[in-house]
Amino acid sequence: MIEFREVSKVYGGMTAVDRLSLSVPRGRITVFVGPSGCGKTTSLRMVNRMVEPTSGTITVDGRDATSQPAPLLRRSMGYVMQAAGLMPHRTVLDNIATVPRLNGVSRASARARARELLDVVGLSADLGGRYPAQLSGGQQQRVGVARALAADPPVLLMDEPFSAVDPVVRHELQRELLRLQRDLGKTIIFVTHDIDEAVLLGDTIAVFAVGGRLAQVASPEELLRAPADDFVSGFVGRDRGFRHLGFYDDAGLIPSPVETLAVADLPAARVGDWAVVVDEAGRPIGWAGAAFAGTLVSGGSLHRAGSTLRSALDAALSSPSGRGVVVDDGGRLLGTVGTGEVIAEADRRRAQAQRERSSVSTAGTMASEEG
Ligand SMILES: Nc1ncnc2c1ncn2[C@@H]1O[C@H](COP(=O)(O)OP(=O)(O)OP(=O)(O)O)[C@@H](O)[C@H]1O
Repeated sequence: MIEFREVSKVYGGMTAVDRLSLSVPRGRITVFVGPSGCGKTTSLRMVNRMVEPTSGTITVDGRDATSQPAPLLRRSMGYVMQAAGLMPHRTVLDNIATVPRLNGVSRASARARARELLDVVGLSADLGGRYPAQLSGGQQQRVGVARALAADPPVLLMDEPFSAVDPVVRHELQRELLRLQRDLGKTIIFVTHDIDEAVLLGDTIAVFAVGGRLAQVASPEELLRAPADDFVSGFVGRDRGFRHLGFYDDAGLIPSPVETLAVADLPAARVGDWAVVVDEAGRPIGWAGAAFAGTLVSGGSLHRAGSTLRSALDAALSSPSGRGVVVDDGGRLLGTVGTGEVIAEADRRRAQAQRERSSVSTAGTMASEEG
């Protein structure tokens, strides 16, 4: 959908973006990630010509971005920035309606569409008449997203849109964006300096290095498994091996039965080693241990069956008994898993993935030899 070809931007002798060549696929989220000052924002802004490249070309849907007037190009793409960038003297509805109004849509229909969009981004209709300063940071960001979606553009450019809100709201906004994207299928370029955000949101991740150099383009899974160089492996972080477990589901992990204890029986109970204390619905609420007669020992994180090996390992490591508690979708106890079983399953899956990759590359070699 968007193609950078040998694109550079030089400011007075300083290279902000260095011969960037990159394809941004249609209908997917491509994340630009990297440390501060490495040219992510500049690269993003060259797409809608808020910044003009010094050299190279950018095509959008096959058309050279310079072939149409910059203001028109800009209006054809949604743009969301840090701290939302809302106009303070306009109401929420009028902020959202801005681009449709510029495109000639009547005030009444632009506002009607704006009202629908409030709902799409999870805001209640009565916020429409407020001014940006009367909203929380998270609400302002949602309005920013609604405004970018108002003209239904195929492309969304998002520049650190969630970096000004606290971590809890940020996580909510990230989840919301993924939910929206499942319905909308926009072509999104998302800039962040947070590798966890990149891994969560990106279908493809482009890692930028200092000097505006593109260091690697890969899927999140590949980036954590096989960073291209020392810079990338340093940037993706030391616990990348652990985070990589987030890409394996727990299909091969069988929870073992565990002794249980009803919460009412806890005071008088004699527990052999460890037992899971459950409520009337069979949901775990903690542990009873031989060394902690009559008291409820708080449990670790719970592993929901069907989620990832990362969550299973975390449940086992954070459990006072060393056994991770596995629950079903309703939060009811299914059994437990130990760290050893999770690691063994991770090893098995890694070996399997390696075999699959090597058979794909062998098939590729054979095909090219035959060809
Ligand atoms: N208008 C400008 N004039 C001069 N230099 C600029 C201009 N805009 C950006 N730069 C420089 O270009 C380099 C890349 O900036 P850019 O904003 O693209 O980086 P970034 O990766 O988005 O950083 P951050 O994560 O801090 O936003 C920086 O060294 C910056 O100082």
